[in-house]
Amino acid sequence: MECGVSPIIGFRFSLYPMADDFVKVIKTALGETDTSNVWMHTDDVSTVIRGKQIHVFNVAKAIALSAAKTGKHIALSGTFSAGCPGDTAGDAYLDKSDEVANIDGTKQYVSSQFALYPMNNPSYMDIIYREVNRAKEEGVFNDTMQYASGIHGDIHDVFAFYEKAFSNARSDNHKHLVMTVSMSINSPSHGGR
Ligand SMILES: Cc1ncc(C[n+]2csc(CCO)c2C)c(N)n1
Repeated sequence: MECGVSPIIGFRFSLYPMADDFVKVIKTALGETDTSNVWMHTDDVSTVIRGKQIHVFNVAKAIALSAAKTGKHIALSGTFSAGCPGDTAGDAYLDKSDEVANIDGTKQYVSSQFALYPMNNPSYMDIIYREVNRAKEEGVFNDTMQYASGIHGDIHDVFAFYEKAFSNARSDNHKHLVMTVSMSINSPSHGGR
């Protein structure tokens, strides 16, 4: 398939639970989340989920929340990609309805950093500034830094921001987008939040 034709998006990520029972935390988070709306594959380094944007973000958040609910300090690092499917294995999942499968609304503080890479888009800096300004308006902006921007708050607000940023930074002319996120949850550095 040609780059940019499929509406499929993907998220490749790794969970790093700072706990002796990290295998259990990872396996439980991946196992107890309803992943029926996405194509998923786990290997020794990471997991990839692919499908409609609404489901990819829903599943990503649910896996993070599941791991977070152990109370252990969790790091999550991953890359959202769109516009270059590469293979067609996930395309069957594009027929799914827009009803999300995971609806746990448990509150959970998350501190994170993200970077947007609107591929082949000459206005990429405008797009990045627009999303960073939106983070400030929405109250999830945490910090300015080299190579990324800090986003924090309740996990539901943080993921809602990321999903919107991912939509806003793409257009019909520039479908190929990469967004990296790195999250820290239940860290002692968060000062009890
Ligand atoms: C989301 C996610 N997927 C895969 C791995 C890689 N990994 C590390 S330990 C482990 C369990 C034992 O096989 C796995 C699959 C990860 N860290 N996070």
